[in-house]
Amino acid sequence: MLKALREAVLEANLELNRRGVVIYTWGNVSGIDREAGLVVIKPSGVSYDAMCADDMVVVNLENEVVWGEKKPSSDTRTHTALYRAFPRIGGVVHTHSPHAVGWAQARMEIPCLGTTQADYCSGPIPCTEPLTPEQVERDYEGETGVNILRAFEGRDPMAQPMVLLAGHGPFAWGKTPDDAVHNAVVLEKCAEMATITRMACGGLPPLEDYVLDYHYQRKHGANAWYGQK
Ligand SMILES: O=C(CO)[C@@H](O)[C@@H](O)COP(=O)(O)O
Repeated sequence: MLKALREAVLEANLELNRRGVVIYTWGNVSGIDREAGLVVIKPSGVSYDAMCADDMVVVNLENEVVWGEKKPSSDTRTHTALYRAFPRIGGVVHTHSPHAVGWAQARMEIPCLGTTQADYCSGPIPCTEPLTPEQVERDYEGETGVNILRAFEGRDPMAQPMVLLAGHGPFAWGKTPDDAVHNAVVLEKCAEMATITRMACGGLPPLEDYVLDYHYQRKHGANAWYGQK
């Protein structure tokens, strides 16, 4: 079932490892077949170097396993919450990349300090509110998705395709699993650059709005021209 998507999701998971944003069994990538309403996700607790396409797990948007021998990622319910809420995304990634985790543990959004972030985000990289004891008691994985969606009320998820889970780590998404991995790697780089900026000047001087807008629009706007467009 969904062999091509399972192979694409496997490759995207292996790319996380190749890019150094996960180690051991940390992190996970999924992809969705919108027509079938099915999500392919990494199996839980399986080392990347032991993973194959037949290990991928297929779930529906109600988190029921419909294909696969293994248990799906422990973050499955967060992935499916994002697919249900953000209809234009085709891939979701979660990592424990160190600089992004550092900002998530600080419970701080990453302001847009430079053009590198502006090329990918139309503003800051948001951080969610911490989970409450009631939320953890009620449904940890489900409520994690609730807090991400709360952080995106009034925001365009395609214009800021990444978020920090307070006290935990980053999630990123995109049009495909590969696109989501790209955004997760960029998020880690932006977190690293913001950390260096803060060390260099002791502050977080925001990029000028007009420069931010120029950079974001030239890649993502209605008249985008960046690259070979
Ligand atoms: O942080 C978490 C769990 O929330 C994950 O990144 C990590 O433990 C990987 O879990 P899975 O192997 O995908 O179940």
